[in-house]
Amino acid sequence: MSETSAPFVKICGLKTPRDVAAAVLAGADAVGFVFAPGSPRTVDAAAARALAREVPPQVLTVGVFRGQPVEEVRRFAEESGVRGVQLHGEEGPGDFAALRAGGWTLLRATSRHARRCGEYGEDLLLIDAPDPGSGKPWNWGSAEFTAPRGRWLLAGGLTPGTVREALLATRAWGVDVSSGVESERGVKSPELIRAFVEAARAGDAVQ
Ligand SMILES: O=C(O)c1ccccc1NCC(=O)[C@H](O)[C@H](O)COP(=O)(O)O
Repeated sequence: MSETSAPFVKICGLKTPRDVAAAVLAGADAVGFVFAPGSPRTVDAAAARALAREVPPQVLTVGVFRGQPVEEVRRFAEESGVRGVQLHGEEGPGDFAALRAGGWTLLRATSRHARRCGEYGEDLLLIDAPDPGSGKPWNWGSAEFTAPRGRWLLAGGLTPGTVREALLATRAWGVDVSSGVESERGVKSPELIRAFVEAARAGDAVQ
């Protein structure tokens, strides 16, 4: 994982070798493969395994889950060989503790208020829109939003045009995007991926 002061950037919902090449070339810190069923981005473990082989070791590969039993999460993560697990459900600290033994970097995604990263035993906290992967932004700019402490990623409707402003406004440690780097729903655009990473890093550190 990046230890630089530049914002951490995760590109989510990759499905093809072309998507992976674009994210790696753009300088992403992490890439996500969606294992949650019912998404236009869902891949199976074998497909993710083939894609993950194309990812250099400095880039974190993450399996994305929503409301799936811990045993299923473990099986997908083991079969695909991803190094990170991102949970979008109602999992509690016990679930994170159960997955800890697998050695994965654990990401907790929530749209609720969170005080700090690590409360549930996660390594990274993701503050997202209530409908993850929908591309709908939420009100991160409002006075009611209090940023958590520690390593947290902002997600939800970010685009190359909004990511820098969002980073400056929230002081997030990093960002995560899916819809905002697609030419149509479920289809990644190498140009938008490059533009997003460039915009996030323009001027580098925000903290
Ligand atoms: O991408 C999906 O369809 C998805 C389905 C179920 C759980 C999570 C999902 N995606 C997670 C992400 O892509 C990101 O973590 C984040 O929500 C950004 O989404 P977007 O608003 O599309 O940029």
